[in-house]
Amino acid sequence: MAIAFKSGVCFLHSPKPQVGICHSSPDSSLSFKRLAPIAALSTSSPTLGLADTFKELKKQGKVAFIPYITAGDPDLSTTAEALKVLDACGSDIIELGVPYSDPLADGPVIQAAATRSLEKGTNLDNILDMLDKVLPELSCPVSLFTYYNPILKRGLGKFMSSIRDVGVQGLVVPDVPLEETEFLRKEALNNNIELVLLTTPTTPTERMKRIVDASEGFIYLVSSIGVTGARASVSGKVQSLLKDIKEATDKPVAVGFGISKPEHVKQIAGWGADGVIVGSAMVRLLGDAKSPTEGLKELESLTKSLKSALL
Ligand SMILES: O=P(O)(O)OC[C@@H](O)[C@@H](O)c1c[nH]c2ccccc12
Repeated sequence: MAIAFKSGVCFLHSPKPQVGICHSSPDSSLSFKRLAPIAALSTSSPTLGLADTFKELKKQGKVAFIPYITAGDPDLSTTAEALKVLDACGSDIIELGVPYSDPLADGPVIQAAATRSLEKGTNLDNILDMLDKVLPELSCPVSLFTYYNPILKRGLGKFMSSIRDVGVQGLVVPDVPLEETEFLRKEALNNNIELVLLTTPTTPTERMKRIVDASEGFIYLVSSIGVTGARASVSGKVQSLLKDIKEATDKPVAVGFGISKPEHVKQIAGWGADGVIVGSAMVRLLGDAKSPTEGLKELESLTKSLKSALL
């Protein structure tokens, strides 16, 4: 494992830090950061893609930690810092949400974050401007998360090329019907974007198999019916849903919805998930904090506690 030093910050050329402290705040540089794996440096993007990230982790017998945050809440400069904190604290993939006025699949926490962000003037253009600056500093891939309407408004091809140009690797669109993913999937493949599809506890088996076949990067297994939001416990149904999906594919499966505690993370990893996605619990910290610095510190400690449940 080569060690390179740059401006006093220790970089580890390894897919994941062996042991690291992820102190960070807007007014100080990261005390620990990892660079992308050497293998990834040969690709057009400085980081591995989604599927390759899962492959690396599988080789190490590890489960991916995947946080979600809403871009622009409380503001875009804090989002930029949050991405660095999440990366430095060992996130394996980051889901970044584009705020939308009618987030039908979201619970109150993410809905409120989207409203605050839109009121601050956040839009796809200033999100991409921010990502253009920040993504080269990250060692984990970022997957954009948006509802279908903003994509249609911009045009599928233009949308895909503009997110690819800034280094986004993946895309999750929760409200695109499977029947319409064909066009989206084609444009995504043309732009080397991995389009992640979602399956739910109520998805019929045949439909689940079609979703699984069409999904790139990983499969998003929604753990429970209803909207996003931290739950007291994880549904035991996830275990059998994971088993069914894994009988249908060897693609990685990440579980999201309701996960907010280390015991949730451990349980899902123990059931054989390849990744765990945590959103509302993260978004709440940034939205409720008295200041961006406080929010980032809270984000750091929650990320470390959830990530350590996977080690
Ligand atoms: O917030 P939760 O319960 O931790 O769920 C993950 C989630 O936030 C993220 O993946 C997500 C945000 N908005 C969504 C809409 C649909 C499906 C998933 C999502």
